[in-house]
Amino acid sequence: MENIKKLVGVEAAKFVKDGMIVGLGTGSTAAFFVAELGRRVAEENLQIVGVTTSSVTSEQACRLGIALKNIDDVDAIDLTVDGADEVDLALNGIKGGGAALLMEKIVATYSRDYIWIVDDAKMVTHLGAFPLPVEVVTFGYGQVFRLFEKLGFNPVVRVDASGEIVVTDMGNHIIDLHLAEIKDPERLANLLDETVGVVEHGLFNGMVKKVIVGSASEGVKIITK
Ligand SMILES: O=C[C@H](O)[C@H](O)[C@H](O)COP(=O)(O)O
Repeated sequence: MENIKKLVGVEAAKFVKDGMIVGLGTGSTAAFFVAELGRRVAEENLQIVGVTTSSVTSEQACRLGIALKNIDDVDAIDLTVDGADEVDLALNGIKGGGAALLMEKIVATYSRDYIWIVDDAKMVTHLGAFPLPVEVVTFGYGQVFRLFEKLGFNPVVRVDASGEIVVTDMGNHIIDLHLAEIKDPERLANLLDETVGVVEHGLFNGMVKKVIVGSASEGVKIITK
Protein backbone atom coordinates (compact mmCIF):
# COMPACT_ATOMS: atom_id res chain seq x y z
CA MET A 1 0.00 0.00 0.00
CA GLU A 2 2.79 2.43 0.88
CA ASN A 3 4.35 1.68 -2.52
CA ILE A 4 1.14 2.63 -4.31
CA LYS A 5 0.83 5.84 -2.32
CA LYS A 6 4.40 6.71 -3.23
CA LEU A 7 3.76 5.90 -6.88
CA VAL A 8 0.82 8.31 -7.18
CA GLY A 9 2.58 10.95 -5.08
CA VAL A 10 5.62 10.94 -7.34
CA GLU A 11 3.40 10.90 -10.46
CA ALA A 12 1.49 13.96 -9.27
CA ALA A 13 4.72 15.82 -8.56
CA LYS A 14 5.50 15.64 -12.30
CA PHE A 15 2.78 18.25 -12.83
CA VAL A 16 4.70 20.72 -10.66
CA LYS A 17 6.94 23.13 -12.56
CA ASP A 18 9.36 25.89 -11.59
CA GLY A 19 7.72 29.06 -10.34
CA MET A 20 4.45 27.46 -9.31
CA ILE A 21 2.46 28.19 -6.17
CA VAL A 22 1.48 24.69 -5.04
CA GLY A 23 -1.29 23.65 -2.67
CA LEU A 24 0.01 20.85 -0.45
CA GLY A 25 -2.61 18.33 0.65
CA THR A 26 -2.85 16.39 3.88
CA GLY A 27 -2.75 12.69 4.72
CA SER A 28 -0.59 9.64 4.21
CA THR A 29 -0.83 9.78 0.40
CA ALA A 30 -0.31 13.54 0.05
CA ALA A 31 2.75 13.15 2.30
CA PHE A 32 4.48 11.21 -0.50
CA PHE A 33 3.74 14.05 -2.93
CA VAL A 34 5.18 16.58 -0.49
CA ALA A 35 8.22 14.35 0.09
CA GLU A 36 8.88 14.17 -3.66
CA LEU A 37 8.62 17.97 -3.95
CA GLY A 38 11.07 18.25 -1.05
CA ARG A 39 13.45 15.93 -2.86
CA ARG A 40 13.23 18.02 -6.04
CA VAL A 41 13.72 21.27 -4.12
CA ALA A 42 16.88 19.84 -2.53
CA GLU A 43 18.29 17.90 -5.48
CA GLU A 44 17.00 19.77 -8.55
CA ASN A 45 16.70 23.28 -7.14
CA LEU A 46 12.97 23.30 -7.95
CA GLN A 47 11.62 26.78 -7.26
CA ILE A 48 8.16 26.62 -5.75
CA VAL A 49 6.11 28.13 -2.98
CA GLY A 50 3.77 25.88 -1.03
CA VAL A 51 0.41 26.72 0.54
CA THR A 52 -0.46 24.04 3.05
CA THR A 53 -3.75 22.50 4.16
CA SER A 54 -2.87 21.52 7.74
CA SER A 55 -0.37 22.06 10.51
CA VAL A 56 0.96 18.52 9.91
CA THR A 57 1.72 19.29 6.26
CA SER A 58 3.25 22.65 7.21
CA GLU A 59 5.65 20.86 9.56
CA GLN A 60 6.60 18.30 6.90
CA ALA A 61 7.15 20.99 4.25
CA CYS A 62 9.26 23.08 6.63
CA ARG A 63 11.41 20.07 7.51
CA LEU A 64 11.98 19.48 3.79
CA GLY A 65 12.94 23.08 3.08
CA ILE A 66 9.91 23.89 0.92
CA ALA A 67 9.19 27.63 1.01
CA LEU A 68 5.69 28.34 2.34
CA LYS A 69 3.27 31.23 2.15
CA ASN A 70 -0.02 31.91 3.82
CA ILE A 71 -2.98 31.49 1.46
CA ASP A 72 -3.80 35.18 1.86
CA ASP A 73 -0.34 36.21 0.70
CA VAL A 74 -0.57 34.64 -2.77
CA ASP A 75 -2.65 35.84 -5.74
CA ALA A 76 -3.74 32.33 -6.74
CA ILE A 77 -2.63 28.76 -6.31
CA ASP A 78 -1.51 27.15 -9.58
CA LEU A 79 -2.05 23.53 -8.59
CA THR A 80 -3.16 21.66 -5.48
CA VAL A 81 -2.52 17.95 -5.02
CA ASP A 82 -4.33 16.10 -2.25
CA GLY A 83 -5.49 12.65 -1.21
CA ALA A 84 -9.13 11.60 -0.81
CA ASP A 85 -11.03 9.00 1.21
CA GLU A 86 -13.50 7.94 -1.50
CA VAL A 87 -14.07 8.94 -5.12
CA ASP A 88 -17.17 8.06 -7.15
CA LEU A 89 -17.60 7.60 -10.90
CA ALA A 90 -18.45 11.31 -11.39
CA LEU A 91 -15.28 12.23 -9.46
CA ASN A 92 -17.20 13.53 -6.48
CA GLY A 93 -15.35 12.63 -3.31
CA ILE A 94 -15.25 12.39 0.44
CA LYS A 95 -12.36 14.03 2.27
CA GLY A 96 -11.55 14.79 5.88
CA GLY A 97 -10.48 11.43 7.26
CA GLY A 98 -7.52 13.31 8.69
CA ALA A 99 -9.68 16.22 9.92
CA ALA A 100 -8.17 18.69 7.43
CA LEU A 101 -11.23 19.14 5.21
CA LEU A 102 -11.86 22.83 5.92
CA MET A 103 -8.39 24.07 5.01
CA GLU A 104 -8.29 21.56 2.14
CA LYS A 105 -11.55 22.83 0.66
CA ILE A 106 -10.48 26.47 0.93
CA VAL A 107 -7.11 25.81 -0.72
CA ALA A 108 -8.77 23.71 -3.45
CA THR A 109 -11.38 26.39 -4.12
CA TYR A 110 -8.70 28.99 -4.80
CA SER A 111 -6.58 26.69 -6.99
CA ARG A 112 -6.49 26.86 -10.78
CA ASP A 113 -5.85 23.12 -11.05
CA TYR A 114 -6.66 20.37 -8.56
CA ILE A 115 -5.54 16.74 -8.55
CA TRP A 116 -6.38 13.85 -6.23
CA ILE A 117 -4.05 10.94 -5.63
CA VAL A 118 -5.59 7.70 -4.39
CA ASP A 119 -5.20 3.93 -4.45
CA ASP A 120 -7.80 2.01 -6.44
CA ALA A 121 -9.60 0.70 -3.31
CA LYS A 122 -10.93 4.24 -2.83
CA MET A 123 -12.69 4.29 -6.21
CA VAL A 124 -16.37 3.48 -5.59
CA THR A 125 -19.69 3.47 -7.44
CA HIS A 126 -21.49 5.39 -4.68
CA LEU A 127 -19.98 7.45 -1.87
CA GLY A 128 -20.83 6.79 1.75
CA ALA A 129 -19.17 3.61 2.98
CA PHE A 130 -16.51 5.97 4.35
CA PRO A 131 -18.07 8.04 7.16
CA LEU A 132 -18.65 11.62 5.98
CA PRO A 133 -16.73 14.12 8.14
CA VAL A 134 -18.58 17.32 9.03
CA GLU A 135 -16.69 20.15 10.72
CA VAL A 136 -18.81 21.97 13.31
CA VAL A 137 -18.13 24.92 15.58
CA THR A 138 -17.71 23.93 19.22
CA PHE A 139 -20.59 26.12 20.41
CA GLY A 140 -23.82 24.15 20.12
CA TYR A 141 -22.24 21.15 18.41
CA GLY A 142 -24.38 18.89 20.63
CA GLN A 143 -27.49 20.43 19.07
CA VAL A 144 -26.11 19.81 15.57
CA PHE A 145 -25.35 16.23 16.66
CA ARG A 146 -28.95 15.72 17.81
CA LEU A 147 -30.26 17.18 14.56
CA PHE A 148 -28.14 14.69 12.62
CA GLU A 149 -29.51 11.89 14.82
CA LYS A 150 -33.07 12.95 14.00
CA LEU A 151 -32.21 12.99 10.30
CA GLY A 152 -31.00 9.38 10.58
CA PHE A 153 -27.38 10.28 9.74
CA ASN A 154 -25.85 8.04 12.49
CA PRO A 155 -23.48 10.76 13.75
CA VAL A 156 -20.38 10.04 15.81
CA VAL A 157 -18.30 12.78 17.41
CA ARG A 158 -14.70 12.14 16.44
CA VAL A 159 -12.27 11.43 19.28
CA ASP A 160 -8.52 10.87 19.15
CA ALA A 161 -6.57 7.81 20.29
CA SER A 162 -6.75 8.93 23.92
CA GLY A 163 -10.52 9.46 23.76
CA GLU A 164 -10.34 13.28 23.65
CA ILE A 165 -12.75 15.07 21.31
CA VAL A 166 -10.79 16.08 18.22
CA VAL A 167 -10.12 19.79 17.77
CA THR A 168 -9.18 20.68 14.20
CA ASP A 169 -6.47 23.12 13.10
CA MET A 170 -9.28 25.67 12.83
CA GLY A 171 -10.46 25.00 16.40
CA ASN A 172 -13.62 23.07 15.55
CA HIS A 173 -14.97 19.54 16.17
CA ILE A 174 -15.69 16.80 13.64
CA ILE A 175 -18.92 14.79 13.49
CA ASP A 176 -18.65 11.72 11.25
CA LEU A 177 -21.88 10.67 9.53
CA HIS A 178 -22.23 6.92 9.04
CA LEU A 179 -24.50 6.94 6.02
CA ALA A 180 -23.58 3.66 4.31
CA GLU A 181 -24.56 5.12 0.93
CA ILE A 182 -25.02 8.69 -0.25
CA LYS A 183 -27.65 8.53 -2.98
CA ASP A 184 -27.59 12.22 -3.88
CA PRO A 185 -24.29 13.95 -2.94
CA GLU A 186 -25.46 17.34 -4.20
CA ARG A 187 -28.65 17.31 -2.14
CA LEU A 188 -26.77 16.24 0.98
CA ALA A 189 -24.11 18.91 0.42
CA ASN A 190 -26.83 21.58 0.13
CA LEU A 191 -28.49 20.40 3.34
CA LEU A 192 -25.19 20.47 5.24
CA ASP A 193 -24.27 23.88 3.75
CA GLU A 194 -27.54 25.25 5.11
CA THR A 195 -27.16 23.75 8.61
CA VAL A 196 -26.28 26.39 11.19
CA GLY A 197 -23.22 25.36 13.19
CA VAL A 198 -21.71 23.41 10.30
CA VAL A 199 -18.53 25.12 9.11
CA GLU A 200 -17.79 22.74 6.24
CA HIS A 201 -18.28 19.14 5.21
CA GLY A 202 -16.17 16.54 3.48
CA LEU A 203 -18.25 16.25 0.31
CA PHE A 204 -16.11 17.64 -2.50
CA ASN A 205 -18.59 17.55 -5.36
CA GLY A 206 -17.38 18.39 -8.85
CA MET A 207 -14.21 20.05 -7.60
CA VAL A 208 -11.60 17.81 -9.15
CA LYS A 209 -10.97 17.21 -12.84
CA LYS A 210 -8.09 14.77 -12.56
CA VAL A 211 -7.57 11.75 -10.28
CA ILE A 212 -4.34 9.76 -10.29
CA VAL A 213 -5.22 6.21 -9.25
CA GLY A 214 -2.62 3.65 -8.27
CA SER A 215 -3.06 -0.10 -8.16
CA ALA A 216 -0.75 -3.00 -7.46
CA SER A 217 -1.70 -4.77 -10.70
CA GLU A 218 -1.97 -1.87 -13.17
CA GLY A 219 0.36 0.80 -11.78
CA VAL A 220 -0.77 4.37 -12.35
CA LYS A 221 -3.88 5.45 -14.23
CA ILE A 222 -5.04 9.04 -14.73
CA ILE A 223 -8.80 9.58 -14.80
CA THR A 224 -9.98 12.92 -16.15
CA LYS A 225 -13.42 14.47 -16.31
O1 LIG B 1 -8.33 15.23 6.22
C1 LIG B 1 -7.63 14.52 5.54
C2 LIG B 1 -7.64 14.48 4.08
O2 LIG B 1 -8.85 14.75 3.48
C3 LIG B 1 -6.91 13.31 3.44
O3 LIG B 1 -6.48 13.77 2.20
C4 LIG B 1 -7.75 12.08 3.26
O4 LIG B 1 -8.27 11.68 4.50
C5 LIG B 1 -6.94 10.92 2.64
O5 LIG B 1 -5.92 10.56 3.51
P1 LIG B 1 -4.98 9.31 3.24
O6 LIG B 1 -4.19 9.60 2.01
O7 LIG B 1 -4.15 9.20 4.47
O8 LIG B 1 -5.88 8.11 3.06
